[in-house]
Amino acid sequence: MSALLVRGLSAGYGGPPVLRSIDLTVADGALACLLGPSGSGKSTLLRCLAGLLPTESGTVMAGGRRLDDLPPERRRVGLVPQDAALFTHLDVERNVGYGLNRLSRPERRDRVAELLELTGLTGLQRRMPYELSGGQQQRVALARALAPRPELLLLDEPFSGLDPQLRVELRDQVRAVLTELRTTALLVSHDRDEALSTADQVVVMREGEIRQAGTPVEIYRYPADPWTGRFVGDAIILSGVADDAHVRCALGRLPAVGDHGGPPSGPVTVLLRPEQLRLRPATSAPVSTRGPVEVTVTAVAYRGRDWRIDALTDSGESVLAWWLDDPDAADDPGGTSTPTPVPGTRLAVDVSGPALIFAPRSSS
Ligand SMILES: Nc1ncnc2c1ncn2[C@@H]1O[C@H](COP(=O)(O)OP(=O)(O)OP(=O)(O)O)[C@@H](O)[C@H]1O
Repeated sequence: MSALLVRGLSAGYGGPPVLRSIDLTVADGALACLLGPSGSGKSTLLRCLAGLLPTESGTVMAGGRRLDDLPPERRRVGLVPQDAALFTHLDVERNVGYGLNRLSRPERRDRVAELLELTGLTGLQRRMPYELSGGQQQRVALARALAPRPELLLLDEPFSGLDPQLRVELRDQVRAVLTELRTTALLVSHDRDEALSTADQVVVMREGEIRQAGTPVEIYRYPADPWTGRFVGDAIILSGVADDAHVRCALGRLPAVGDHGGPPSGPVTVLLRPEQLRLRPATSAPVSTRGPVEVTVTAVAYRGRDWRIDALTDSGESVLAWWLDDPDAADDPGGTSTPTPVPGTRLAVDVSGPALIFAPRSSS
């Protein structure tokens, strides 16, 4: 059974619809991540699902029940907002137990204790919100939203105000809690790495529409169009000419995979990921009799584990690659190690794996 089924949902704020005919299916117990630029309609979609904004058309089903004609309190949808929004006059225990007034007092106490343990908050029940760190406040908000056993949990950028390390820790904790409870959840994020590493399903939104939904691997490896490809990861976009399952472009003749079935022939847009490019000094022995394609480095940026190398092909197109950091190269300038490239260096490029090609009509 699908836990969340949205069909033809349109909604807005009185003007032209902000969401246009949204179709979305999230499997029972799965975590889907809504990823999209600012203003693409992610929060608006959450508001519709929570019942805080009426839908103009379409249906929403969760756990086999139709939600769109129910008031928010009868939907069994939990919401964790960006700023936790705890009740400032209630302590942790009362915040978490807020939606449990149908339970007897002992039942409520047990349920709150269970949630506090699950979210790592045991011992903090008497603290007031102002006595908690940002991460603890978010965990209280999560516990409060989960306490009434929602059919669907909505998380609206709950980690955005936290420092990077805490963000990763809390994200992993939330993921573990959701897996343990088998709660279907929709998480809004701006962060593509967070979406790819956390979600079972990534849903890419743009201008009120869903551009693509799929597993993180599908979305990254086979984006529906060049725009989505660039949005979910670093990408090299080139022009090319496709023929016979190959494409000829500024990086040579490459095996190609087309969008939607068979590869197109003729002029195409080519998408490669930077990790498909292997760079080496241009003076190395050529790999083919015609010699390798060469590029000229335009900028380098240190990223810790590697260097980001921006370069231009001889036809003037931009490419991007990673150069693994070699500490010996820094300690031993002029030695046997390959020095890290600097702007102006000529490098030879080998490409591994297929290029993705898109017909010119594909959204850029
Ligand atoms: N209360 C409102 N009244 C009128 N228009 C609104 C309202 N809230 C949002 N909008 C508009 O709806 C569109 C989608 O906004 P929404 O907040 O859903 O985007 P988002 O993808 O969540 O953005 P962000 O990532 O910046 O939070 C935007 O054009 C925004 O200006």
